[in-house]
Amino acid sequence: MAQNLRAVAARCIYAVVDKGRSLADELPSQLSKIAEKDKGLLQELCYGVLRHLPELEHDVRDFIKKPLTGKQRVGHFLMLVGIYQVKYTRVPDHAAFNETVSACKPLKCEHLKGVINGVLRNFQRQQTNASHVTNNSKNIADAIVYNHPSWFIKKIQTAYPEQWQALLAANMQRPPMWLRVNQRHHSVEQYIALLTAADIEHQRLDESSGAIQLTHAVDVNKLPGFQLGWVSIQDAAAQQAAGLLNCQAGDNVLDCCAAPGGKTCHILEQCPDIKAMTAIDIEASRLTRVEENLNRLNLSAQVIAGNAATPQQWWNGELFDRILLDAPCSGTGVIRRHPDIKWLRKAQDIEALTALQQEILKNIWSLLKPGGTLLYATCSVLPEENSEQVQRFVNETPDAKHVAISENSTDIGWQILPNMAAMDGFYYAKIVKTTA
Ligand SMILES: C[S@@+](CC[C@H](N)C(=O)[O-])C[C@H]1O[C@@H](n2cnc3c(N)ncnc32)[C@H](O)[C@@H]1O
Repeated sequence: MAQNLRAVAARCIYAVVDKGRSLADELPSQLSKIAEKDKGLLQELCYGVLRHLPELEHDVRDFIKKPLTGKQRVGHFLMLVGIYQVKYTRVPDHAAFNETVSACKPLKCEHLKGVINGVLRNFQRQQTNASHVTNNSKNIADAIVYNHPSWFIKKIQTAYPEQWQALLAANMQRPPMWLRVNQRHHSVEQYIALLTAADIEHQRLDESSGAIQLTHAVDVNKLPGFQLGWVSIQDAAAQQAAGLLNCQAGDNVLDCCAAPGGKTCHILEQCPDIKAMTAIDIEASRLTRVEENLNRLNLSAQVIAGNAATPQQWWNGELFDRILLDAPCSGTGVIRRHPDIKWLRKAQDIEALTALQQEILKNIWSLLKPGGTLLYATCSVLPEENSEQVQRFVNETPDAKHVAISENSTDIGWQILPNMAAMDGFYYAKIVKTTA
């Protein structure tokens, strides 16, 4: 029997915020329990509440005497689901209230029905206005207004004194769906003709790229030739990697943090004549996705479960001409796509991540041929994971030379900010190994 979707949404949000689980792990199994017609609304409620969490928490606070704690926390998230519907969806208020309150039964919190109903109705009567926000300390007020954790707002203010508000606003947007045309099958122009014939509205990133933005997201099975490997889903920022790595015929290539294989496959699509591709990831379970993507696209690579920081455990001793290091990172460039990152990531994680990136860079460097190129990439907007990381590595490594990505740039690497040309936030830097 189909489940109450508000109850499922409250459970998913509880799992993310209180239990530290990612929405990508929680939501797919829940979607299968929901009637087809309700799936869109379930996703909207989960993503929407996580995008607006501090603001919704603030809305509730004024109308509840005692915060719901312990076993009642799932009821707290149900209230947020209720308020989100009133503020941001077209669900009529009476339906939002009835359905939200009736979700108490499957959540086994029927004793909270009165409280939840009261909070929703009070909220509807006196929608919170901005003046309440100013009653809070500056940090809390900023968190409520910008819907991000205070530690992250401070970091972004320091790193981008001119652009911090625009960056936070970009993180609140819904990301577009981007396609990557497999140019082994069709030119971009040919695939665009197929999209037009299928009535799928789209626009191209620019003439030099295979990235196509869809005006509205569609089910992948509606895309011409998706199962045949003619096209993949990949943000346009992630699609920059293959071009920047610029593999040549005969190259031995390593992708050392490869899962789920988006960039591995793009490199193979673009450079059919490379000698070999080795795709490593520390999480064996995620390598299944690499294999699936390779199979769908009819490509091949040597796929190995291994730690990029300890290559002696898996490396066969043959040097690489090109290395892609798409490093484990804070993911702060893809918050618009994964709003749960705002609540899963903690300030103290950044130091551990930069230490891990440093260790991988240092240990993987010896696998690169003199004259070879390492492309360092993250989906982060934090300078400590990006330009500062690369600068430090180049300073400490005598045979490492940073090469600017565009000719006239003096920047260390290329920082793409979220929503720049509708792309995700990303960072790339090219480091070349000098010959003696
Ligand atoms: C940003 S994702 C890579 C995305 C991938 N390059 C793509 O385009 O589809 C980072 C990956 O690094 C992997 N990872 C984290 N620590 C690692 C390590 N020490 N060695 C190898 N892989 C690692 C994670 O499991 C994750 O799959």
